[in-house]
Amino acid sequence: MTATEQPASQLPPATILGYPRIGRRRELKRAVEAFWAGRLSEDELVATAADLRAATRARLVGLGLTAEGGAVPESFSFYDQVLDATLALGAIPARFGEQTGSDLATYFTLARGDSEHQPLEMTKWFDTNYHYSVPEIDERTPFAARPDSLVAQYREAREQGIETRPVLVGPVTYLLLAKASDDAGNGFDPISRLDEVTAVYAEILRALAAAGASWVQLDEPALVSDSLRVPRTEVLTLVERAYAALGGAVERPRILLTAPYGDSAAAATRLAALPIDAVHADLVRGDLPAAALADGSLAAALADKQFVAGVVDGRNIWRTDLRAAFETLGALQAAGINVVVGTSNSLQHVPHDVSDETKLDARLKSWLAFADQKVEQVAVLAKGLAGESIEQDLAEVDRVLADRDAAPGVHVDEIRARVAAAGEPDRNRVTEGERRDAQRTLNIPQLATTTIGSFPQTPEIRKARASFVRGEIDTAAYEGFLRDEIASVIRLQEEIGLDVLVHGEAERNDMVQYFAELLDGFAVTEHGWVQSYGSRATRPSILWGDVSRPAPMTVRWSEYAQSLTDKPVKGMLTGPVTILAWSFVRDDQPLGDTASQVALALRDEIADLVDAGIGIVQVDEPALRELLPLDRARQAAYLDWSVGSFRLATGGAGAGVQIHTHLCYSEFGEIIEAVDGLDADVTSIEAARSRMDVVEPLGDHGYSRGIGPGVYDIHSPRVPGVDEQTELIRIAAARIPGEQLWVNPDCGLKTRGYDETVASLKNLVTAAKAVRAEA
Ligand code: MET
Ligand SMILES: [Zn+2]
Repeated sequence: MTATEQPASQLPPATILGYPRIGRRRELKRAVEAFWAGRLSEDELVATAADLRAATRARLVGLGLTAEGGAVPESFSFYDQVLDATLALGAIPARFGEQTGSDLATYFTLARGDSEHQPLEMTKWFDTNYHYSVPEIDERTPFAARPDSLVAQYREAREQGIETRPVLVGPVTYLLLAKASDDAGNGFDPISRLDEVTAVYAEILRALAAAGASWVQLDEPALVSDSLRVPRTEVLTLVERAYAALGGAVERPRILLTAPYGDSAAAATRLAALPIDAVHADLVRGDLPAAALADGSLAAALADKQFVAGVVDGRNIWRTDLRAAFETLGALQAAGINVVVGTSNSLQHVPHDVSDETKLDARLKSWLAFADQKVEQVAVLAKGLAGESIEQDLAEVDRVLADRDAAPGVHVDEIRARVAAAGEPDRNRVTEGERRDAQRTLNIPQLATTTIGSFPQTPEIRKARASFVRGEIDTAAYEGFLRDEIASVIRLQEEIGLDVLVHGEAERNDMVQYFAELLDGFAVTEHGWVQSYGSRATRPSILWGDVSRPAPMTVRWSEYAQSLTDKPVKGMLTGPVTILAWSFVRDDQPLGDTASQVALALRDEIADLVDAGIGIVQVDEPALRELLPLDRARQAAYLDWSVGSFRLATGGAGAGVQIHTHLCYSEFGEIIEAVDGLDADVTSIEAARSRMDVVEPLGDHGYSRGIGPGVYDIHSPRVPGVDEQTELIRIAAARIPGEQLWVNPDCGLKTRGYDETVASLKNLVTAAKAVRAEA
């Protein structure tokens, strides 16, 4: 059956779960930031957004999605999709009081706060580097359907001649990602309000149906996660309860339920039985249950439904192996399943269009697929399923993949031989006790004070870097500037009285990209921006080949900094897991193999730092927790390779070299074993906002290494006073012996200004001295 022969109510044969919202040239970022700065009126912002949405829809149709029947998702957001749901549910936390401005003004007040209100907290969305605004719910949070903007966007599309599919975070995921507000009673869990929230979703669906929408998409990634407050089996029960109610609603569009970001195999048969119209599964990260597929029971359960097969990877930028995907799809179709071709998840996590890249090596470029190319791939596969010949497309991808596999730099024998030869001894340093003894010569005091690495990235630093990149100043001038910057940061830290100094990281545009630009095997893009949160986007590097280090990367900066002071200066590196987490990584070999290559490059860097007289090296792994698989069954293997790669990077350091690591998040209890496994001599972590919550699990665990729970929250310009920091240090000192306890901020200072940084660090040093004196 081809697209035109499908009954009108069927979802067309190709779709995607969502598309980047930021615009090919980050138009939305520019408009939104101009609006915040008062340079653009609300009407102008609204008009820019409408233009962007119209361009997106037209483009998606141009790339092969059907204009009718809800194939095009309506997945725009001004800031964040979870915040959109908060507004659609009318769930404004009471602490924001009566909001009298426009809906858009309220929206941004929740997102960003104002002079009287802290913004909603932001946290990572599943295992991605995207951050959402955390809903705050209590017993009294009002819920009332506010479908206006969903309806308006649907209508706007219709006027354009395109029948889109409104997209909303589903009720179960919404409540499981929410936190109890400060007003909530003890033990309150937002999920306890599921039935009320579901009723409001039903009203939203009614409004969409009344506007004529034939489909709606409800995203329930909670179905794939073992990292939520409730076990996965219970998530499924909650989903069944909510969708029994939604499915039973009389006036509603057809419902597509999605389960992106992981494996929903265990839930598949029960999801298939829900009284809804289409179910999605992520077939890149997950599977379908083999037995139920083989014995026909899955197909039977899906009999009255469409199944959106997420075979095109929405998390990565490589061209899909179309032949393999086509085989998967064909098998599903042969099993009697009504298949729609889709993506594993929303394409919001990939950049817009490969053809915007003018500087990438042409051969590398031919291996890549950004969002637009992925839409084309989905459309081609759908044609194939409908019986058209796509052999040419399949052959073309075969050729590209073979070319990639054989290209110089993709497999480098020496690098592979070195990884293969790295054994357990290379991952093990001498015992903790021996190291402690050897490191006494560093003369580190009790409650030693230090920072996490970066100092403020001032407008002058950014300007100098931009001038250098544009070729307006030469290397000598730029490097002279950086040396002056380092000298002033060292002087400042001596004045403040910190014990272990840093060089300040002025030379780094970004803690991953800096290394990506200096290592072989990486490429950087011009326009490969991906939304990180709100108006912020990052441009991940592409790790395409075997990784090696052609030359030292940080040594001269650290060496210069150390030459200016008698105090120890920490060398500063980004760890293998974080380098992988914040890049687009090759998908043709296990992540662990790639991590080992990065680790060996870092290992050489550490050796060179030590040769240059650096006695302390910090290897940052802030993404260690982020990459932890959502699926518990896959966590052990992850921890094995991630911890192993850190140990391979640091395992060559002699006993007298003090290895630090830094992880910035506070839900630390769940991976404490892994942190212990890193075998770093000192670990700094974020703790100020949670008021040292982490200290207790550490105490219980009998943690014996150095630990620096942050006493200064660097996420806002507020200067924490001496008393406040003293209090936090005391809480830590009550559980952790003085020689183990370090005193430091939560994270790097690059986003802060100098005034607040100096004041805060002076208070930190005063506070540490005060608690030292109490001992
Ligand atoms: C996100 S963790 C940042 C660590 C880095 N060394 C810095 O200080 O900025
Ligand atoms: Zn950090």
